Amino acid sequence: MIASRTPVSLHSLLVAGGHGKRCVAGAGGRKRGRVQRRHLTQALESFWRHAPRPAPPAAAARGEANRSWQPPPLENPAFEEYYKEQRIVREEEWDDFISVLRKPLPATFRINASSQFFKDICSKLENDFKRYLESEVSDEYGEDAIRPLPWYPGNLAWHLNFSRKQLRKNQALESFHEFLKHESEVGNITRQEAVSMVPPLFLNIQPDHHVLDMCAAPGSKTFQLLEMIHQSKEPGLLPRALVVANDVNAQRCDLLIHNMKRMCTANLIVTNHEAQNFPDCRIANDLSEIYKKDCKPQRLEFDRVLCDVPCSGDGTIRKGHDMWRKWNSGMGNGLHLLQVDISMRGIALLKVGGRMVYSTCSMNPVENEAVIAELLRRSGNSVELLDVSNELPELVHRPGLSTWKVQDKGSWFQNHDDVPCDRKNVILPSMFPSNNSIQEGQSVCDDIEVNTGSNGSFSRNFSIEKTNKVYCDTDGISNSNTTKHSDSTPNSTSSNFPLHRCMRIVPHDQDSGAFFIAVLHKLSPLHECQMVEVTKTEVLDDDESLEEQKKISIDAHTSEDSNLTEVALVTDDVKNDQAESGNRMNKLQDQCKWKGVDPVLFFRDLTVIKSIVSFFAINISFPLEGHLVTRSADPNNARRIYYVSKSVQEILQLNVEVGEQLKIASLGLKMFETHRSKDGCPCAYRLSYEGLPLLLPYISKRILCASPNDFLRLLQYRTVNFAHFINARFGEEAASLIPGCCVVILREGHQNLDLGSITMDPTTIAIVCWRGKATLNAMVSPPDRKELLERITQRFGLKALRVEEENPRRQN
Ligand SMILES: C[S@@+](CC[C@H](N)C(=O)[O-])C[C@H]1O[C@@H](n2cnc3c(N)ncnc32)[C@H](O)[C@@H]1O
Repeated sequence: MIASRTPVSLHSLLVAGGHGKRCVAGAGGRKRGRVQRRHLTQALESFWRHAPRPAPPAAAARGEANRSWQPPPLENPAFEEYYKEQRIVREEEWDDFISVLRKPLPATFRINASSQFFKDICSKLENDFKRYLESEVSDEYGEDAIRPLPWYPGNLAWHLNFSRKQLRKNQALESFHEFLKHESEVGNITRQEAVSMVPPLFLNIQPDHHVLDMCAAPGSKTFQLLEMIHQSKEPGLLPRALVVANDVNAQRCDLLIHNMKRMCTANLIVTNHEAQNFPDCRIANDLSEIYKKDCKPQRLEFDRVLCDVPCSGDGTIRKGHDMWRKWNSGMGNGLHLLQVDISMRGIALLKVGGRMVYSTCSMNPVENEAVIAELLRRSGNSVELLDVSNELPELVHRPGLSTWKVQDKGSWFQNHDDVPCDRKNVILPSMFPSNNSIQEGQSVCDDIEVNTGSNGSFSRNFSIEKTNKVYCDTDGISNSNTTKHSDSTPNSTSSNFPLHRCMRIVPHDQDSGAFFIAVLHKLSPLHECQMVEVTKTEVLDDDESLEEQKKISIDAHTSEDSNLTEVALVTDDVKNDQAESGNRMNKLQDQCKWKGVDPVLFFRDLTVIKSIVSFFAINISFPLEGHLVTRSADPNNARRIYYVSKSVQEILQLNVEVGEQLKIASLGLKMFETHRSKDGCPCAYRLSYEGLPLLLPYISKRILCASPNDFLRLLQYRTVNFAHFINARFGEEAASLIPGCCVVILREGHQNLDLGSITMDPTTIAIVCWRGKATLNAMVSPPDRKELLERITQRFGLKALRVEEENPRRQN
């Protein structure tokens, strides 16, 4: 990923804070800008401020042992009163509900099915750890101490009978804990709360979908979305799909970027906007016909939108003491309007026929059902609330509430009329089940008639439910797993919308956190007056230069030689035209209008591209031109060159045309880096390990095929003299290359093949190396090296020698 600022490294974040944690992939040695250092410091402060502490500082200062400190009690009378009054669960369930909230949350994680080592990780879990834990800790944690979550497809998500804290503290779990930490660091697994894994599953992502994750940081769901779009692809092929991950908070964007580096993807753009003001990027009318003809997007709109909004977060109360202490009902009230605005913007950006998932980790109906009801009210018959309960049949959930109350400063209100005048601007009509300011089933636009009995799907369902009177059961609580019918007609304190189709996950049903999910389907475009106005312009450049940019943009597009489509290698005839067009595009881009953000520049130096293509013999079927970007101030001297998918490329071009409305924090897969060497290499760039899996199937020069033992040797010593390889022929082949970057591969059952006959398959393991004067050097980061050593020794049944045990001559 290419970031506008050097992305956050958790390593530096931790080291800067003096906590001495280990290094993280890709962290090494880069200088950080002032802004980023500030972000890191703030992120670090915030991390430690919110992390549970061993003892209060005063006690620690007095030198008292932790033992003398008692954690604060897990109780909050206001919390209990609130949720009892809301009848969040039945009266007879209350004790179960509250006692589970006081228990630590079981740890859970997900396996990345798009990872190269997916099968190895599954086998390690099933064959090693599951058995080991069954025999070692079953007394403490039960027979099935680790097991797949039954509702997650493909057994990819796992539940542990112990919490993260127990995992850290229990000696018997140490090796398992190390495994989880390491595999998570290299991106093979993601440690994520079980309920937080649910929303992406309801998006029903397809390989060609454009997906918007509106409030994405720190990115556990973004990672899941990326896994979904990459899962079914062969090595070397990119999906048509694209994920735009957005977050308003720049520090959290940095964390998101850091976390996404674990996923090799060229199909992600990270943006930094207020989600409620996320830009439209609509192409001007006079250009739209040309765009349509070229099948290019004319507006930034999405097939799927994930709206995992900021919320009070009381569904995560099992994670620590802090939420018990700080919870109050004002937290949810204060977020309601922002949640409505963000989700309305999400609907506006959704294509007709598309799906949006709204979710929170809060139990509060003001942040949940009230938001969905308001969204349905405002969007009239353009949107329907889907019943998706049959899509994950094993997930235990309850229907949404149809009735709730609003609390303000200790007083309860059933409708907005009762709210004192001086609080009416804080406690809004939309927070109530029945918003009297707008009749339900009627749009906010007076000129739109929503006939609830007419032919639209929403209307049809709605009218059926009216006839059947499906609202809530007689004691006013929404039904649990099965929907009960009642003869009671809705009153002014219950909603007429089919809110039972929303899904509530409560902790005592399946030993999890709490979550709320609603799935919406867009049936028709919103009327203009239904759209949330993008009121604020976050941009920050003068209008004149914007106008100028637009003008150049239009010129560039209409000009005959502005062919911006990609070609793999260009002939000399078209080269000049393209260079000219590229210059214009770069001119358009060369000063980003977003303050403090580097522009995204297409890398179009054909001399460099040609030299890379010929050095590695990159096949013409792998398009480079138009897919390479950089953020270096001088694109002709770029240190790193990143690769973007066709879908990302199209959005970048659209963004340039519309005057860079998107504030892009990061994008692309690092593919080439400059390498200063005195070895006389004719190519100024070397391959990057991150981009290698994508490019490898298209390279036909500078590949060496190693035996498992030589591959292991190279990884262990990193620098190996040609004469010291076990297979002398391999050493000779390495020596016969001219100095410079090369690739060493290892494949099951295909050792020692001639160079000419190399074909790639999914079992191929490859690393980037440098052929020096007399040695071959492996260019792999420490975590990736550790990962490869483990996978190779496991796959090939080899024993990795500890360097100090073997006591070799220095290998160079
Ligand atoms: C619940 S968290 C998102 C968690 C994330 N989806 C995940 O799975 O890792 C909410 C995020 O919304 C961001 N946020 C808050 N207000 C926002 C706004 N107006 N626009 C966009 N993001 C916002 C916060 O910075 C926070 O990162």
